[in-house]
Amino acid sequence: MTILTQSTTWQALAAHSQQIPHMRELFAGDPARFSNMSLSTCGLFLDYSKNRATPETLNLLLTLAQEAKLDAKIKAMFAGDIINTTEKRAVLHTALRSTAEQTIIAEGQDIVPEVQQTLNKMQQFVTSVTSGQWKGFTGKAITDIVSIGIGGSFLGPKIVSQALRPYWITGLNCHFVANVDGTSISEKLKLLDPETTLFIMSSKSFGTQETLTNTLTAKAWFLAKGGSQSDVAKHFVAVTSNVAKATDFGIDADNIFPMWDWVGGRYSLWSAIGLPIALLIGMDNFRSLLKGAHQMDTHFANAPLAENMPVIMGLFSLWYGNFFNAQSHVVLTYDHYLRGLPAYFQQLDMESNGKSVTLNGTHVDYSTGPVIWGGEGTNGQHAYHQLLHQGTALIPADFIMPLQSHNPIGEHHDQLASNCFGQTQALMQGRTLDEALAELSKSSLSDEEKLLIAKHKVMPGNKPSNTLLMDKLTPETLGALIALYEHRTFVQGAIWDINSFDQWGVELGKSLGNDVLARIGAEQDATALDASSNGLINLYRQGKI
Ligand SMILES: O=P(O)(O)OC[C@H]1O[C@](O)(CO)[C@@H](O)[C@@H]1O
Repeated sequence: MTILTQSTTWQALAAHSQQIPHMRELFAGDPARFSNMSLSTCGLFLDYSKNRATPETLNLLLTLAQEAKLDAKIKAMFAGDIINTTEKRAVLHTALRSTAEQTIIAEGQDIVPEVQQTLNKMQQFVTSVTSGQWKGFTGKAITDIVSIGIGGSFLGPKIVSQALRPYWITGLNCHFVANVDGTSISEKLKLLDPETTLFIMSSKSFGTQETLTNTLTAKAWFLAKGGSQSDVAKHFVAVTSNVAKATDFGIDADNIFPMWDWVGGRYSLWSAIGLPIALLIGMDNFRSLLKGAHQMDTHFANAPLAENMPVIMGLFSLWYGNFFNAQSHVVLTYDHYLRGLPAYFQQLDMESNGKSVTLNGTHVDYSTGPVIWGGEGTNGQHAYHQLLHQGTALIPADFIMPLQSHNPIGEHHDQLASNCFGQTQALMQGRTLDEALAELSKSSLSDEEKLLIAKHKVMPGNKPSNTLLMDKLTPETLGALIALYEHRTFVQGAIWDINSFDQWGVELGKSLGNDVLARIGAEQDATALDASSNGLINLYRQGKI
């Protein structure tokens, strides 16, 4: 057994998990439950009262956090300690949204001036492109941006741009290419004019196959459509920590925006990786996004654990995963602009906490990161919510909704809100057999049939959910919301004693993919692998089955 599962607090939580009354009873017994179990900070309001929890639950979970030295671990992250131990790196995405007055040391150097310089470089670039001062090779202004990157160098910019659609003030269009599937870039290029298109190649390592291949394809297209080698500088910029590789590739040194080892890919939208966002919403709005995230950082670093929003959310997620065998967690956004957030949180959490050894290499004997999934309300209500309500798996849910819509038409938003709140209510209270029978009392069915149908209508309820509200979706509230989930992920990783900041699993996939590519191209023996891999490669080489 690990130290964590041996601890008396862990054992107490396990025993306590069996003794919690149904949430219906908890609400009936405490009229102040909503005010006692809600929290407001950084423009966000969290209602966590619809959780399987009593005051004792929270006390025990907070004790677990204290025993895991969560406080000290939070301080270590903000201080730039090497907490990504397997890659020997500090974890300082929080420095990207710090104020210019702060001093943050990484590897002996204050990194704030460099962060500010990069923001200023972004500002100049955004002004130059959006004002039309930046010209393409035929003297025309840029109209379209194509962001090429994958993973953390893609999803953040894409989802945040989508979420902040009401703030697109610059008149530019932006397209995202991530997948190495040639269809993806081909379909984009069909829409574009090389004279007015600017490519942003985003790759921290500048070594990611998909991004390199897509950029080469874009460059070949540009050259084939009339651009010359010397025009490339007017149409290609890069964001990377590998300046040497980018210049070797042909990107003009002036057009390279820096990245740093102390920023993980999935935490990088706040850096120059966020350039596509800034080009769409303008630099003032981009700075507001950073400001919202900084406010959440300040809250996370300073609020007592019991009043700390990321801590509360992280503890409840752990509660269900470790003590109720919940294998997944659903994120339901009741706002069309936020429809991409579940995918973003999926990448954030699953790449961070999909680990099975502790920092010292011991195999864990408890579940770590759950499967994160979700979608947009109300669409999911007519599909997978059925399983949330009556399936056999326990799936804790986060409901996220702005109180005010950017598109307040008629009764739409009232209906959206009533669906959101109605779902959390239904999950919590369920429907008893007596209630189902009462609903059927006036039907013409026989008593036997009524009983049978009623059994199918029973919903156990007691299904946990958090509800997160904000006044309106703005760059600032979105920044706070994303930072909230970053820190929630951190909280769980800290208690599980895992490294939330490496990703060796995906690295293996990358290197084996390269190896297979060499075998497909017959540069290496294609019969040396396992029978299945050999067979698949051979079929691929034949081009038919
Ligand atoms: O920015 P890069 O170096 O191209 O990497 C892209 C992505 O690949 C990963 O390393 C894993 O696939 C992510 O963590 C990262 O965001």
